[in-house]
Amino acid sequence: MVFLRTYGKKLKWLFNAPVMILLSVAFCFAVLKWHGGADSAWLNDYSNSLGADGGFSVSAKRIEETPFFDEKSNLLFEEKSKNFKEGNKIEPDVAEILDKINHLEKKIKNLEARTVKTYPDITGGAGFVGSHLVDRLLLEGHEVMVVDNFFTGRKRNVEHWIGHENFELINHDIVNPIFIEVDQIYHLASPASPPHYMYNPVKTIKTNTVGTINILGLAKRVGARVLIASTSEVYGDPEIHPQPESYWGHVNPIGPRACYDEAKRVAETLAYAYEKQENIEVRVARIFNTYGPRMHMDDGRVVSNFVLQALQGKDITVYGHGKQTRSFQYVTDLVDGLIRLMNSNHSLPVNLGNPDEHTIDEFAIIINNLVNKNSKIVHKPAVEDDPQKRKPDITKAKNILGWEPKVLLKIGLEETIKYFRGELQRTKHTERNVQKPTLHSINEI
Ligand SMILES: O=c1ccn([C@@H]2O[C@H](COP(=O)(O)OP(=O)(O)O[C@H]3OC[C@@H](O)[C@H](O)[C@H]3O)[C@@H](O)[C@H]2O)c(=O)[nH]1
Repeated sequence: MVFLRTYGKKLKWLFNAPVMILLSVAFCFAVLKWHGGADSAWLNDYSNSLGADGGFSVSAKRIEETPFFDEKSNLLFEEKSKNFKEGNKIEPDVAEILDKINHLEKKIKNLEARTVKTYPDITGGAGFVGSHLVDRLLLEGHEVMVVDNFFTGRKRNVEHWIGHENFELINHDIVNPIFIEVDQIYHLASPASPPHYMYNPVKTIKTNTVGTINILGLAKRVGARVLIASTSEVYGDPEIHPQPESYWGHVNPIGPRACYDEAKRVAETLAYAYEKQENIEVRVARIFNTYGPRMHMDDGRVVSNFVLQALQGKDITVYGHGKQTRSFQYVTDLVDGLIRLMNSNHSLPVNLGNPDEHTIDEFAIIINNLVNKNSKIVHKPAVEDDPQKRKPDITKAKNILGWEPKVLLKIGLEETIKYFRGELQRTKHTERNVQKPTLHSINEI
């Protein structure tokens, strides 16, 4: 108290406003300086604890120290390059660098040449065309998923892949939705032979309409690209010859073939509706008559019928006058076209077929001669609405896909004859195998 009374008045100046402000600022400055020091120390400890590359300052220091940035090394390198460019003797370490560059360049070329791995689904992959597509894609290193209900497809067509790590086989009817993860869908599921698709027309329509909606829905969910296997039958009994993709067709909507022709036309329509509305990437292949190994013994199409009849010395049955024409492509050519189309940027329909056109009469003679059995060629009543002429215009496939068929009819037929000869041997003593389980199954649906 005595102290306050004695010095109180003298110390009063300490509490006026400007002095208080000055003192506060000085105090804050001192506190901040003390904290800053502590933080830097902590940061330094942290960078050191991370190791050499942990803090930017540490990395930057290392870069500066590296010989690559060293002025002396740079000069040495420049001198060596100059010597090399001027054709002087190459130093051993420069030769080593050049070797490494060469090696890397080769590696880059190999990588560029390698196909990008895809995860395709093939509906109908156990069928005639589907199974050949499976072979090609698996051999190219893709991871293939086959979805098939085995109505016309057979496990035997793909059994050589069972157990392979890149192959999966699912027994499923696409009339019901399916939930799988794929990035490309080759939608081939449908009976294709006229006797097969006419056997249960409602099922044929369902597969190509409801089934196609399910596949396009799957594509929408997983963002996959879809290739629709359409057909030359969308042109019906054509009035234009050969048939370009721009031709709208001549189809009887209530005839016996309509279940297939019209259903495939709807499948195309669906594809473009999904493309427009849902941004799905679609490809449409209009497939012309195709033949080759793995056609079903009971397929009923002209190639398998004629070959089997000729091999067994039976009459070769030509339906109608035999002047109707077809153009036949070998299955491996088709598979090549399908893969090219899938991986192209073209979303409009493309014809895939061989323009090598023959009358059915000529065709019977060719097969009879190749089999070397002198079967009799007989004419049977014509089938209703049988298209009279068919030959693809493949200008578009040539220009856009760089594709055209390579396998000559004679070579392809020889392979097919060899296959059916083997099948006849295999089924000779097994009556069970020559029954028609496929058609019974179709009828039960
Ligand atoms: O034993 C037979 C079988 C068929 N034929 C005739 O051979 C011609 C071809 O008949 P196919 O049954 O092989 O095939 P189609 O051309 O009628 O239909 C085919 O068209 C293209 C594809 O989309 C399909 O695979 C299929 O529908 C037809 O004129 C047919 O009447 C015979 O003369 N004898």
